[in-house]
Amino acid sequence: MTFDKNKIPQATAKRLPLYYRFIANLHASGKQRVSSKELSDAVKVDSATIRRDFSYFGALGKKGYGYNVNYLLSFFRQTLNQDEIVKVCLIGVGNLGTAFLHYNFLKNNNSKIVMAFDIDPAKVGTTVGEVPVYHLDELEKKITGELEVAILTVPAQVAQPITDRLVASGIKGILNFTPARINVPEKIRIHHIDLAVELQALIYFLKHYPLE
Ligand SMILES: NC(=O)c1ccc[n+]([C@@H]2O[C@H](COP(=O)([O-])OP(=O)(O)OC[C@H]3O[C@@H](n4cnc5c(N)ncnc54)[C@H](O)[C@@H]3O)[C@@H](O)[C@H]2O)c1
Repeated sequence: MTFDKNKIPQATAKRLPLYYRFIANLHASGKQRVSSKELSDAVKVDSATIRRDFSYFGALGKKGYGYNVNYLLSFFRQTLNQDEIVKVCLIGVGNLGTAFLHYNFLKNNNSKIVMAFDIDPAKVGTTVGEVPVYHLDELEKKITGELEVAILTVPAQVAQPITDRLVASGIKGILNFTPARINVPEKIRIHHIDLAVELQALIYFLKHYPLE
């Protein structure tokens, strides 16, 4: 199973977890093969895109046969490091942060929030959804080499200084839910998830590109 990770386009790479979830369910239900049409209906990606995506990782479906579920599953496991749990920390145990701690990405996923930080005395020292909440003052002490990913759910105005501290502590990737546009050094990957922007985009598309 050889492929060049660098050759997979980012748009394809982003769809991998989606494919993985569906293939893992198929495997669990004992299915041996799947067609691009079935995949397409389940994950809502058109079958031409699926065929192109799969061609990047050498999974060439045969006409009338489809794709081998076992092959795909082991490919996705390996590529997404599903056998290794990635530890994540979360900063800001408010409305959004609390919801994430309860959810904790465990179902069909390879990541787990292992610690959280806040400054509210009512929250520090508690556990939320089994995750311990520490004071932000302890950030540098608690974040050790094996923690490389952080989720940011603090008020926008404190996002930048907290990010600077996360970067200085060795965090390599940040999922930013605050509306703040944060600056990070080039070697740090930051993904912004702005729900207000997503909602506006959806409404815009509904209005200007109706599906029927
Ligand atoms: N709630 C939502 O549905 C929602 C949706 C989209 C985006 N957001 C964004 O996510 C962020 C959090 O939203 P929320 O609704 O959970 O807010 P919230 O006020 O409920 O929670 C913020 C938490 O951050 C903590 N905090 C404040 N300053 C801190 C600091 N310096 N260090 C560590 N913790 C600190 C607070 O004590 C609180 O627990 C905001 O930036 C908000 O704009 C929220």
